[in-house]
Amino acid sequence: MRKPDGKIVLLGDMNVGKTSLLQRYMERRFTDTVSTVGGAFYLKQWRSYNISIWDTAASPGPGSAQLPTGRRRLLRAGRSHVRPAVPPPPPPTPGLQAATGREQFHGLGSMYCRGAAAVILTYDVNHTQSLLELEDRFLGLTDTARADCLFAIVGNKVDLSEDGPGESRQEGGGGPGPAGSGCAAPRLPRQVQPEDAVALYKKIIKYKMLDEKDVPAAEQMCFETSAKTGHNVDLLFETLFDMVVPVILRQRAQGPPQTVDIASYRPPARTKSGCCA
Ligand SMILES: Nc1nc2c(ncn2[C@@H]2O[C@H](COP(=O)(O)OP(=O)(O)OP(=O)(O)O)[C@@H](O)[C@H]2O)c(=O)[nH]1
Ligand SMILES: [Mg+2]
Repeated sequence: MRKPDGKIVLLGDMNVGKTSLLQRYMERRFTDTVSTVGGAFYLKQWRSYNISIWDTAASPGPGSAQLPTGRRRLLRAGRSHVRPAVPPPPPPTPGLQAATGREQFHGLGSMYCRGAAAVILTYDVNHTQSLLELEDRFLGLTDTARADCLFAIVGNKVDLSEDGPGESRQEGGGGPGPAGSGCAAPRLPRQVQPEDAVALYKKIIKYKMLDEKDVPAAEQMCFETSAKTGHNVDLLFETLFDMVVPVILRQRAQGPPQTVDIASYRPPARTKSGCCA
């Protein structure tokens, strides 16, 4: 299998719809999901480039969205609903194995972000805490991403908001599963406004010590989506793919990363005198 040319990682609190967004885009459907365990990725060919898109698990934070009982039960049973496109990432280091579940997630989260060209920070527009968690718990995980990593802030589940867009046939409807069951969920007063996402984007630029004029404008990088209806899902992923291509080209121009690939590392042969050959 060809090595991916670039990596995009989805991060965000439990239940915000990371898996559903990815499934909507890659499989063109919305079905019931169970909470992700570990992580898995899809490979997307975009023009002549292979882009891996990583779905990650979020351990429940102090203010995490309440999980429906069924999802919690499945989580305890340790099932993962996303079939990994390729084997899962390397196991955590022994140090991480000894860590608590939450610490382990943080280790894994930053491992998934290593070398990422873009990170999709996902929240639920009907749940303020999920936006706050992005800054408090998830932003730090992106320290291992590329220095020129792009950030998209994505407010999902707009179909549940009172002021959200309606379902349109053009966007694919719900397909099989809960969205196609015909009974619309009651609409909720939205808790997060688009300006809140823009404010977070600006904070991220500061946190990364970047200059606003060197990065895409907030309005370009903040999206409101519905994995259920498909609203803005293609726009989100395809805008990012187009933006990631120049990052891939820059990466190629810089040459291979200056890190040791432990799997293929061979110690240098020694001469009789004990010096390296
Ligand atoms: N109405 C509505 N429900 C959604 C949407 N996206 C996801 N859901 C539902 O929200 C729940 C959580 O979705 P997931 O995609 O599993 O969320 P996740 O962020 O991957 O959750 P974890 O894997 O636990 O971190 C599921 O019941 C989905 O059917 C959406 O856009 N609209
Ligand atoms: Mg998931």
